[in-house]
Amino acid sequence: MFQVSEERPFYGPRFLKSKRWSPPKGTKFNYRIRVSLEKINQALKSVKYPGFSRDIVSFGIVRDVAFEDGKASVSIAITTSDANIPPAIRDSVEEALNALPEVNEVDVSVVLSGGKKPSQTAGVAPTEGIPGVKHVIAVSSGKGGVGKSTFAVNLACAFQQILAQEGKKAGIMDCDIYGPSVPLMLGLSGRPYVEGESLIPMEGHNLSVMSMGFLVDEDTPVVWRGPMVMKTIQQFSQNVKWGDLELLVVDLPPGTGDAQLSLVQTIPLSGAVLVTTPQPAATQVAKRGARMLEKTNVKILGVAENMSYLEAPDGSRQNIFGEGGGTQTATDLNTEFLGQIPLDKSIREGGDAGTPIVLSKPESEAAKVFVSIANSLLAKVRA
Ligand SMILES: Nc1ncnc2c1ncn2[C@@H]1O[C@H](COP(=O)(O)OP(=O)(O)OP(=O)(O)O)[C@@H](O)[C@H]1O
Repeated sequence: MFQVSEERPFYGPRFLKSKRWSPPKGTKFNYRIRVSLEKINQALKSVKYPGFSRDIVSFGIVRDVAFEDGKASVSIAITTSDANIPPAIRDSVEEALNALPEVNEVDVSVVLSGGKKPSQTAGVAPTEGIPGVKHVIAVSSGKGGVGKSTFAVNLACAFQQILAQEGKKAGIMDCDIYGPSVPLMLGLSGRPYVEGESLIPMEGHNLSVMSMGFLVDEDTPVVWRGPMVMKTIQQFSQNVKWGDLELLVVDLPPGTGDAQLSLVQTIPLSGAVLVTTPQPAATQVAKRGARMLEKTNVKILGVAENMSYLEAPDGSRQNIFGEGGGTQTATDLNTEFLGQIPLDKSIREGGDAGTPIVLSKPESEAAKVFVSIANSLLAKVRA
């Protein structure tokens, strides 16, 4: 949240005029300080986060601003593994503030969220993650309705199966606040326990689960939800007692906007998986989403193609949504093609019944693909 430092009482021009009081010699009028702070705030709003059209104030990285004796001090806290970003922001802020006539001196401090100065950690990924959580994999799609949540839930179940053999645990964080379907797909309802200031995740099929679906009523207007995205992600990563998790799957909302930006600002991701269907409309949007993630230095771990084909009883395959979009996307993004998930009635039924196909039909082709994708991803994040 944007904060201004106001250590002195506020005496505005009207107050000064209305009182028969003259300030002691040398007193600095604080209304000037306030006006200047507002100008500084405006100037900061003109500074864009490198690579984005969004400004650093609405991005939530400006922590403190002070103005005294012509000196503007700004403190910025960011999470990035790109060593070029802190100096780029510092330079832009200095330039914007030096352009203000009342500012004689500018002091900008940029701190990585881990508390380290950027110069000490140049090129090193941020270390302050979610307490107890080792690897975080985001599932992203770009286009809605491609089966991203179905993929995320089945992937999380596949991870849980694999990790249970090592005595470890997986979880899923549902940030798809526009259509939080993860609780339904895992057969969960109700509200999570609150312990002090923390939320205790729900348990479904041995997964630790937190979803906006547990917290908002279904009839919460969609227009209220947009501004909630960033706050939700911050709270889900900072205020949820996840316990010891080897791996957390994050189901992002469709699109390439606030949630992704907020996520990369809040927690270091091990990487992201892109889900697409084979048709060009989905692959185009998926690629746009990937480029945005890459700009923030999130590693694209691979591309998975959902609804790839429908198998007829005679074993022949029909490419209902076209062909080749997943492999093409992976090639274009120079990343691995992870696999094809068929169009299968049991996937939809498993989701609706609260038991994902990985658990309800482990022998099915789809379940095997999910387990194989989970194994490759686990190997990648552990490498
Ligand atoms: N491979 C599949 N075979 C059959 N049905 C599927 C498959 N993948 C997803 N579905 C079904 O398609 C519908 C949409 O899936 P899902 O909700 O996972 O999509 P989404 O991309 O997360 O959607 P949104 O972006 O709108 O949240 C669901 O009813 C789901 O059960």
